[in-house]
Amino acid sequence: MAAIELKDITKEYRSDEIITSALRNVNLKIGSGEFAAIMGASGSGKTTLLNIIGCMDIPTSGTYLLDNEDLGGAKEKHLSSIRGKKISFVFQHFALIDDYTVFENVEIPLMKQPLSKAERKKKVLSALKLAGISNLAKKKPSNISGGQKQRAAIARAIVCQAEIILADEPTGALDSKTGNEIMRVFSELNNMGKTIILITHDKNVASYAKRLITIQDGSILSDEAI
Ligand SMILES: Nc1ncnc2c1ncn2[C@@H]1O[C@H](COP(=O)(O)OP(=O)(O)OP(=O)(O)O)[C@@H](O)[C@H]1O
Repeated sequence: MAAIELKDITKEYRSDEIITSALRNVNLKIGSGEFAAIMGASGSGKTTLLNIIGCMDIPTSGTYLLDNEDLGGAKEKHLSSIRGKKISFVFQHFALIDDYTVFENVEIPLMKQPLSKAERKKKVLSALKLAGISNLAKKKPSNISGGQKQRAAIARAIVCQAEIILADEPTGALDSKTGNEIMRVFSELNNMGKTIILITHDKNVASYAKRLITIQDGSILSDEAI
């Protein structure tokens, strides 16, 4: 089943008199449990595509079906609940709150849910374990390494049991050894059944995926199993 289906999606940004076509007639299906990398030159439309898939942005035209639900015209409240439940994000610069401990950062997505403190704790500890940072729960982000920060961001992304994880340049701020460690975490999550879609400029990073989608000038240039 295609968890994600984009039909003839276009995205235009308008500012003053200038219209930028960020995506042009994109057709794409990504099934449940896939691991896809998106590559393409700067400005080719990768982030726009990921943001539309992640319900962070809406297309100018075309149809987006998520688990067969047409999201055209969906209200922000509904899109926001999808972001909490079905889809979560990992960002290049981690987006952790410095004043919170790692535990508290990972707990954030659970605060919207009707869970007891004990239930939240159980879920956070399980996510930290999966991300390989059980020992860092009490640390603040300023006292851990970049790779550990990204593991904390991954723990935060999986704590709600979202099935789809989207990552925009998740290794972009890391050295290559640490980047490889992070990619192994994504591979493990994919082996557990998570759908992973990530943007990268790095062919080595993309090689962890099982499908490579290349974008050029807002269109899909190639889409192949790797
Ligand atoms: N909010 C915006 N307003 C106007 N134009 C935008 C906006 N966001 C993106 N664009 C334009 O849309 C096009 C696609 O941008 P996008 O960020 O999706 O590309 P990208 O492939 O992710 O680039 P990079 O690799 O540099 O992050 C670019 O021409 C960009 O300048």
